[in-house]
Amino acid sequence: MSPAATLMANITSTDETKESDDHDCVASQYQKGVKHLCENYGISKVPKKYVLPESDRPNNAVDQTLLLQLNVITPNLKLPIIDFSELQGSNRSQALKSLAHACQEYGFFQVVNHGISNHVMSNMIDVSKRFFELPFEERFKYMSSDMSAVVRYGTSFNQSKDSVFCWRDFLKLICSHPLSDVLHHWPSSPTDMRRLAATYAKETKNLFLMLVEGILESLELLGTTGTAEEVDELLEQLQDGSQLMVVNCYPPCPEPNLTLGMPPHSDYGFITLLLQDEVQGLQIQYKEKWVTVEPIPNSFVVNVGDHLEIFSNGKYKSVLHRVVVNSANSRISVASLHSFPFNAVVRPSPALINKENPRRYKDTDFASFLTYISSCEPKSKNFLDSRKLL
Ligand SMILES: O=C(O)CCC(=O)C(=O)O
Ligand SMILES: [Fe+2]
Repeated sequence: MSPAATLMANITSTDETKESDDHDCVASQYQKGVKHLCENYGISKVPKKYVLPESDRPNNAVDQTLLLQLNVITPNLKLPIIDFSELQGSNRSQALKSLAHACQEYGFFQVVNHGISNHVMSNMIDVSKRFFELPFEERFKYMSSDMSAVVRYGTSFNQSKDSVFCWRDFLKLICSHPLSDVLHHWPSSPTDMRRLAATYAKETKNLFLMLVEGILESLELLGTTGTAEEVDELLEQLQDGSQLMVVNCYPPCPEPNLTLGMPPHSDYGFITLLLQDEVQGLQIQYKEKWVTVEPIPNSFVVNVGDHLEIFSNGKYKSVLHRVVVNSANSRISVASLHSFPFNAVVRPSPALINKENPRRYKDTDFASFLTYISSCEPKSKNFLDSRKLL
């Protein structure tokens, strides 16, 4: 049977014939991504490769309506909103309190009035959409299994390890310091991609640095005697730190209740700045329930990453989040993950360790994270759990 025929048999037939799922030819089709699958096979059912065990599936729409009526689940979640202009202005002390509360209670917040123009944000979404609309051969040029490649196109979460695939294709761009060192590796098509993505990367880096000052102050590390040197060193490290932009594309899915765009995970960096289009899909774990984050136009969703959890000695937690897909719309998001330089040691701040709050995490670095994710199927917060002392 040709790969196309095998795939169609697999999608449309009974469970027994679905066992042929592992057929090499079919498996290689899945490796090419969800967009490729949809564009070439007119998918009307989710192939078995993407079907999650029942316990891992998102609640189906019928359940949701019923549970909402019964008041058992919260509808969409309005994340705490941080008005960046207040953080930089006369209302800073109040804004810092809100920031501390958001990081402690939710691990997530949305930033408005951040100073990055709507134009820069909409250009980034627009050029990302155009990248994923390119012919497959053009996108395929950047497909690589090398986790440290400057540019990497791929699919699912960790496509060489995932037993069940996610309904997601991505483009990862490493943003080094200075950007000119890597820019020529970034996709040359669409022709304005490098220019628009570089502008976006620089502006998010600046915003990240200003947010970090706020976060350090909210941890009461700024302006405290004895910590000035530590804070200066930290800010310097972050200034030269790592930045990874992940452009996610979630094509419409014929059976969205069977699969996920991204499985539950936490982000490994210090913080992530997430830009999403108007299509909702991000869910965070809040009070042991999955709740959908309502997108606010022109805002960023910001979340605490594993490195900030370690640095804050557990005061701020990196929170599990996942992405649900839908049958009507394609969705684009751009996650900008910021952290320390790749070779830096990440450890709890000495100022946040004391008798009542002993050191909770071992030292770590990016290299051990990369080794970890290359060696096992990433699940939830496994990596961070492996760094815990208590
Ligand atoms: O697409 C989203 O909303 C979230 C993406 C995400 O969690 C990530 O890229 O780490
Ligand atoms: Fe994430």
